[in-house]
Amino acid sequence: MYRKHKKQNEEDINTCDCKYNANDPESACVESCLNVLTSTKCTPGYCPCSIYCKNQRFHKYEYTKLKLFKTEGRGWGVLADESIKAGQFIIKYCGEVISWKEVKRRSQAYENQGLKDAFVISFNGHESIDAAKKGSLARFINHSCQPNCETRKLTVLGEIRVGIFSKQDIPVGAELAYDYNFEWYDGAKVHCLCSAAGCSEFMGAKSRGFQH
Ligand SMILES: C[S@@+](CC[C@H](N)C(=O)[O-])C[C@H]1O[C@@H](n2cnc3c(N)ncnc32)[C@H](O)[C@@H]1O
Repeated sequence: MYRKHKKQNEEDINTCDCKYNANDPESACVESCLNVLTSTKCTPGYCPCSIYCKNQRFHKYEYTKLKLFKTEGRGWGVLADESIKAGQFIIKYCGEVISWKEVKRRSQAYENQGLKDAFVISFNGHESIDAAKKGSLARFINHSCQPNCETRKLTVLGEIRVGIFSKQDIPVGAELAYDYNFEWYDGAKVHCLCSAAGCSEFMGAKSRGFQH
């Protein structure tokens, strides 16, 4: 069972004080925006930059172009299908929001079903996102011990969400990867095949609840 979106109260909406400059349309809600600085997405209809706001890509599903490909030994993986700038929002990690209790129950059920891939990402002390059955392309992004991407928590319409962001400039055709450490439930059982220098051998070996 997963929960529905909470309805955001109007008084809880954080409005920035950016001003849209018609001579520089690319500057609407970028680095200096109060909401960007506090990892909060501007709420449609409440941003002073209205349709020009650059801080609403998350809930408008404006994702970076990506491509699925078959890796050797790591199942499916995801490639950049356009060049990506450092710090760019790439894609939302979508799935079912479930409690830790449910994570434990499902992990056992998935193991019994022989499902070895881990799709559960933890985003606060008591809830996680399970993308095993449904989700965006983000669910196919593999782990690397020397990643070019990272997960970031954001406040979107009053709720915590998880997005994948680039850590560096990424050229077209490069595989996207982030470090599963601290995020994945039960990942320590899987040998890492990321082939990065200094690879830690197991995925998520340091994560909460993991045991060697
Ligand atoms: C979120 S899924 C990623 C998509 C997955 N490759 C697929 O085909 O569905 C996570 C799973 O991918 C595999 N995987 C991801 N990164 C890996 C790595 N560095 N080494 C080995 N397997 C990896 C593991 O089976 C892991 O449980």
